[in-house]
Amino acid sequence: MKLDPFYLIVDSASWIERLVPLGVKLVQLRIKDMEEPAVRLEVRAARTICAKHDCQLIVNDYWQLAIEEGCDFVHLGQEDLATANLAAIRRAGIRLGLSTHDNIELETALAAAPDYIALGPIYPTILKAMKWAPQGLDRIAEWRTRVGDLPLVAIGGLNIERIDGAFAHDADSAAVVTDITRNSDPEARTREWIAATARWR
Ligand SMILES: Cc1ncc(COP(=O)(O)OP(=O)(O)O)c(N)n1
Ligand SMILES: Cc1ncsc1CCOP(=O)(O)O
Ligand SMILES: [Mg+2]
Repeated sequence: MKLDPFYLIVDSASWIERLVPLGVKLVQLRIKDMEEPAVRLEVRAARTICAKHDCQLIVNDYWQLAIEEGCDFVHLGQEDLATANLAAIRRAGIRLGLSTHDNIELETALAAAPDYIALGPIYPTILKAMKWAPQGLDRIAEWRTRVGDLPLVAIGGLNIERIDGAFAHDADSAAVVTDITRNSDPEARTREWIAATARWR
């Protein structure tokens, strides 16, 4: 499986409606602090937009909802993984991405046979408080030797200026939140990301 090198992460279907039509091919819906019925509506809306624009949708955290709504990709962290029913996810034919932040988490993740591994935070992030120090670029190369051909996603503090470093250290895809959603012109920044990742596509 090949992931698009530009992995956009947003927290609403309205962001997806704004940015996916610009040519985004891989997007994660990462919703926090919302009641499940409302999340379900967001997932449905996101699915419709992504289907129309041939964009791969990844649902963060809400694996049961992803099964019920017929989504085909979920992303889980290690805490999510501890409570998720992996067999049910697999039975539903859903692909799985997993977060890793250290060696033990990588071993746990690999044992779950995911469809990709994410490593973060590569650089400091302002999105959420994290107990891990920034991993740095060399850690991406180290992860590459550990994951083999499994797609590897770099995440955390990435911006246009930093993505070539991530790819040069063998990431397959660069995930981003704030460099786009907190930009003064998110649409223009999205176009810049699409162009800047073109040679890795
Ligand atoms: C691509 C990608 N990588 C890492 C994460 C983080 O997942 P998790 O550790 O479960 O934390 P939350 O995002 O759920 O707060 C991610 N969502 N996507
Ligand atoms: C959810 C998550 N997991 C590791 S870093 C991160 C945040 C990424 O956001 P940003 O691209 O704004 O640093
Ligand atoms: Mg999670």
